[in-house]
Amino acid sequence: MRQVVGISGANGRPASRARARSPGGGSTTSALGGSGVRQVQAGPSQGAAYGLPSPGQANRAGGDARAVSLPFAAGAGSRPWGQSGRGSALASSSAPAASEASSSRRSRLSVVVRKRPMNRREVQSQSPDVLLCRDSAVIVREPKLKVDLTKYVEEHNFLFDESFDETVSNEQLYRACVQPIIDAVFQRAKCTCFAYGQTGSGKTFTMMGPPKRLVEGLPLEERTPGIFLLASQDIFRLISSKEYAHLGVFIAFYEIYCGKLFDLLNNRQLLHARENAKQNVVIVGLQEHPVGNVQDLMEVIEFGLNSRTTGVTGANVDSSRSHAILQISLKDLESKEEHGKISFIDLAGSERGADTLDTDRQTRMDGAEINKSLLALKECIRALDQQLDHTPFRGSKLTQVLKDSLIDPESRTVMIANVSPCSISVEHSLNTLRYAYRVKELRSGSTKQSGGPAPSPGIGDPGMQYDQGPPQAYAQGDLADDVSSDESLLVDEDGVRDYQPQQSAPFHNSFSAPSAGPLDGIPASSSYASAYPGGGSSSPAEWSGNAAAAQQMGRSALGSAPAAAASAAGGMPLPQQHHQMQHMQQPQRLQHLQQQQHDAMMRPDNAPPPLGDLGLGGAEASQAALDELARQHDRLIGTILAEEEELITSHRQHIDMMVELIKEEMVHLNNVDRPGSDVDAYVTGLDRILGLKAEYIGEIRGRVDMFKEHLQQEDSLSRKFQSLASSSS
Ligand SMILES: Nc1ncnc2c1ncn2[C@@H]1O[C@H](COP(=O)(O)OP(=O)(O)OP(=O)(O)O)[C@@H](O)[C@H]1O
Repeated sequence: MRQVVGISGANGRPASRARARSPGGGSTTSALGGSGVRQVQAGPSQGAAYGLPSPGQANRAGGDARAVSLPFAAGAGSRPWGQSGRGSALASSSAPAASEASSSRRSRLSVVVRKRPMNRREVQSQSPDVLLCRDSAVIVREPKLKVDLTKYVEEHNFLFDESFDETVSNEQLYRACVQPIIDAVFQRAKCTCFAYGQTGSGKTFTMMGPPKRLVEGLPLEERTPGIFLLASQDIFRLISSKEYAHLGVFIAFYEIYCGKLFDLLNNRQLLHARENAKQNVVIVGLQEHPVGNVQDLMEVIEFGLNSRTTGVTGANVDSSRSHAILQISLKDLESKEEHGKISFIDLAGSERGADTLDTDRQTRMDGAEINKSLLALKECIRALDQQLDHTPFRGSKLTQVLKDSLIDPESRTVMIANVSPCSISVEHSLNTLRYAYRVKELRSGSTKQSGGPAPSPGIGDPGMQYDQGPPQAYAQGDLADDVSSDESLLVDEDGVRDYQPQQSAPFHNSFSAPSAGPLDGIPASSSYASAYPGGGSSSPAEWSGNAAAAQQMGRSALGSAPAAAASAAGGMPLPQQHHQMQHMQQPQRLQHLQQQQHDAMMRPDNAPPPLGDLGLGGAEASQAALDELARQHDRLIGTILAEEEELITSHRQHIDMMVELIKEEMVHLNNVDRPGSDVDAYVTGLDRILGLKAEYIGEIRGRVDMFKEHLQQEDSLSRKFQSLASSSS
């Protein structure tokens, strides 16, 4: 079994010394428990350390001073967690941001974006920085080429709860969006903080700070702390107070790779998640270690990270193919009862969905599993936030183990989407942003308007204005609700408004794949651009003539990211939905279809829609066929993963039972050798034992045959998909 990677970011990427020395954090006010209004001042520009100007500073009114709105925390006068007056709070910097923040407050979920600085390699390659973070807005300027090789820029605009540019330190990020959830943990909440993004986008830096080799030898105060350290400092600061003297800190660290759990603090022991009678998920065998101070805690984390790295070296896989979960629990020292808990999750690299096209089965299975888990995570967040009756926790190991944290009525979740700034990574960055946006948009209290409220002049560049084009964008997850509204289907599928730089020509509205991201997103060409006027519709000719683009748009689990769409296939459109589709532009029809497929994902019993019934032809038909194959593949991978686990368990049981039978045989043999032995008893006994052996072997043989058959099916399905994908491109 191949093992996984690490948060440790042992990726050998160059990092500037100047950055490493940057203390990363200007003056920050407040400690946990503070209240009222805070402002976080930007620290020394890390971007400058990379020899780059700081766009954040250049564009932001007031130079390097920046008001950071705290996604969860209440503004003055309101209570961040709805429970007590304790809690951190920052003021929103603008009215729309305030309204967005207030929608965040209603929600238990906060989604923020963090952009890392350009690295030396990117600077040397002279590839431009294409990403701009401004308060809650993220603007991506994607360089594109027309068929006639004319260059143009396609702009994608997203609104999140907050975005942090390359000038923002770990400490500022922490104070703004993670500290409040640490605070909540002390108020008995179970919280989760996800770091998500492409390999090399800064997840490890955010969680752990710069790589060890860069900070070794530096005095402590000059090291840039990561979120783990900052959180543990706050945890131990609070726990030393009288109020929490009865609590202790316990830490567990494990990872999920290909649907299996490994204990990073116990020699990579294989763990099993089981539901107990109360339907709580228990990770059987997971070791929790008591820690007494910050240093102990960091040492235990370091140990776990090394264990991950060892796994990597030994098995030659990289960290971005696993999810790593660091769990810090507060427990009553006497009763051992859990008081609160925070789980930090370093999610698998967002680009890994594309692994599902790999020729190696194990890699395909990793990719499919990652897709599945990220899709399930999104669905669970959606179901919980919208208080739906059913939350599909069993959709993946990731959601299964996070069940108790996500389901907790006081739970709070922060998702940090890490993105690389460089044009080289633009497609991956867009996928990350789309996934994060989808998570954000799914939550209750989100407006169905594109990308939330239109930004105030304070948010946009003075030289830019938001495009008034489409009257409304629709939130993908709300399609079913909105299906009767034609208007809602006319907008950019990012669910965000595009805005037009006044000076920039030609202007291209973007038409992006539907529910993108690693699951639903598109790895190679993430958005489908067309220079259509009016901002609302694309050119059908241009669209339908480009089978490759169409394929990219919808390629799913097998094919890559858009697993959501593809893997979700199943479920015919309702009659009125079908009717609605006739009036849509081609890409919208396809996206509409994909959305339906996506929505049907959690209804695996649904039969796939017969392609003919959908009235599809040409590119659409082959896309739908690809989607259907991908959906089948996803299911098959799920079956294979479950069967593999069952087979291994059965094999162990088989050996145990055989050992018991052999012992019995020995007893019979010993008895029959004695003078005056009962030969009838011997024969009867032997007959029974042989019968049982045959039965046990038959049972395990059946499992092995079935498993082999499914592996073969997976192989041929994958080949079929690849040949169909290449013939339609
Ligand atoms: N905000 C930042 N400021 C300065 N350097 C950064 C920042 N974010 C990332 N880096 C640097 O960029 C490089 C890549 O970051 P990092 O290793 O954290 O990425 P990652 O997403 O964790 O990658 P992987 O998934 O491969 O572990 C590292 O050298 C890191 O120190």
